[in-house]
Amino acid sequence: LYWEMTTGSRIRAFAKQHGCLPAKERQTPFTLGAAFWWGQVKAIKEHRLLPYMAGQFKEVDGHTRHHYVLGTDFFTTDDPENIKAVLATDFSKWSLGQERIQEMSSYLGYGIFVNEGKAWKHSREMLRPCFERSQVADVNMLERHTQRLFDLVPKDGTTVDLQPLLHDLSMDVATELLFGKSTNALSRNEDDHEVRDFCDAFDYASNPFEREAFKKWGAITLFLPDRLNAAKKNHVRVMQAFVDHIIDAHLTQLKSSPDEKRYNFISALFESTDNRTTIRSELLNILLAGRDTVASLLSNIIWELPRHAHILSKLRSEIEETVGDATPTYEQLKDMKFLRAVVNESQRLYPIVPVNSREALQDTVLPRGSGEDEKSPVLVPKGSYVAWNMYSMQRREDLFGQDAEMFRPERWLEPGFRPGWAYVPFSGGPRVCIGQNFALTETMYVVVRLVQGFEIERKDFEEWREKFSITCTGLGGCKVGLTARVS
Ligand code: HEM
Repeated sequence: LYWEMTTGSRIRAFAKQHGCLPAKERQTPFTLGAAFWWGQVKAIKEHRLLPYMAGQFKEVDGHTRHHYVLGTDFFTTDDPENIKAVLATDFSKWSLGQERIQEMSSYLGYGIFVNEGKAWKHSREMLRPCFERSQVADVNMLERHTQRLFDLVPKDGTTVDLQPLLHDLSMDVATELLFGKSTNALSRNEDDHEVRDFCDAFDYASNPFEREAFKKWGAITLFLPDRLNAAKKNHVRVMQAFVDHIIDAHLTQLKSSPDEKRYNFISALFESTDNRTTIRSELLNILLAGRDTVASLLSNIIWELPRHAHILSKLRSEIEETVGDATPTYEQLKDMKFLRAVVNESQRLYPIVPVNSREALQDTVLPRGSGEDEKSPVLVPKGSYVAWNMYSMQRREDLFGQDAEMFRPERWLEPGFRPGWAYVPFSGGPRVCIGQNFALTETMYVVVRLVQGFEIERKDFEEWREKFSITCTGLGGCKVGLTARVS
């Protein structure tokens, strides 16, 4: 009765006012959505969460589905109109969500990925100059790190898994861009365990599904409060110590060269605060973005290329025509349409952030998804969650054609092909990825240099399966054989 008087009548009136009908659902009564929850956990263990979630839309023959999970209304959608509403047109009505904020702040502290409102705007303003054209277009820096990677790979066609090397590469590049000093993980200094320890600690803290406890005891471990997880605390300490060293090194360097001109995020942070915890948290937040994203994208692209000889050969021709054997400039990278199509197609099929979510700050609606034809709005009561699924949306046949499951970069060059909000690998709206241009430049640069320098041979015959950490990459790594080309 209390719920009815305080909430029920309010929600019904709101739904009526906006013409909302019930969204599609299929739930076993009296289970509080336990089947949905357990189904997801099982699929995570088997590395097939993404196809499992896509299957959930097919189950109700729709693109927006209502779930009631452990007492909370939860909506999933792969409808571009709904994604646009949450990310852009109705931006102010949505929060990152208390769950995300609590979970991520437990190991990152408060920074751009966790902050909202004024604090978020401030973080974004400080970061923006790092991604100005003059910084992003510095291909000399990319060349240096790419050559270090090439120094480490066998060049006689024997199998190499490029995935871990690509992770080191993107860490080295991101730290140089953001902090002015690279971690140089690719220099393979055996005495320097710091970067490796940091990455291991980061993976542990950010991914409960890869922890021993989860593998041994299962989903119950996900409910344990953080204060009982001493291992997590230790890993967070390792992460913090790593960033503290970066800050100290920066301060020391500043003393020796106070006139350093290049914009540096750490300097900008010191100008706005002298609170060491705030600075450390901001750095940890940005490392989250810079570390694995580009590596995962590169790994997916290079894994796919040798599976399609004609695509590799087209790409090679474009590179030869545009740059020959020389190092590409920023402008030349932008001009290579087929290269961009290859990158887009990889992100379409294997999005690095395949699912994302927000919490409603007030009673609101998703513009589409209720009623039999799904054309009416969906009521989303305050405090409910909406999760949108890029993996599923970007494989929809009605949006991308009957060959939507195929890797076919040519689709991006067809006249009139403009997916709009149906393709949002870098998100959209005010919180769109701030590193997008940089990420694409780095990715395209490394692909060009690899194709110029090597014949690439396929070395594994497995299907692509997901491996989740905070981003998503291929479970099987990126096993290829590289043979040096004679120019
Ligand atoms: C292929 C590479 C990348 C992909 C696919 C990607 C994707 C995304 C996505 C989907 C978001 C939105 C997250 C959300 O709203 O919940 C995001 C945000 C962000 N990305 Fe990226 N990202 C990539 C690379 C990078 C890089 C290299 C950097 C920086 C070095 C970066 C910095 C950021 C930051 C700071 C945000 C937060 C923006 C905000 O909330 O205002 N990203 N990225």
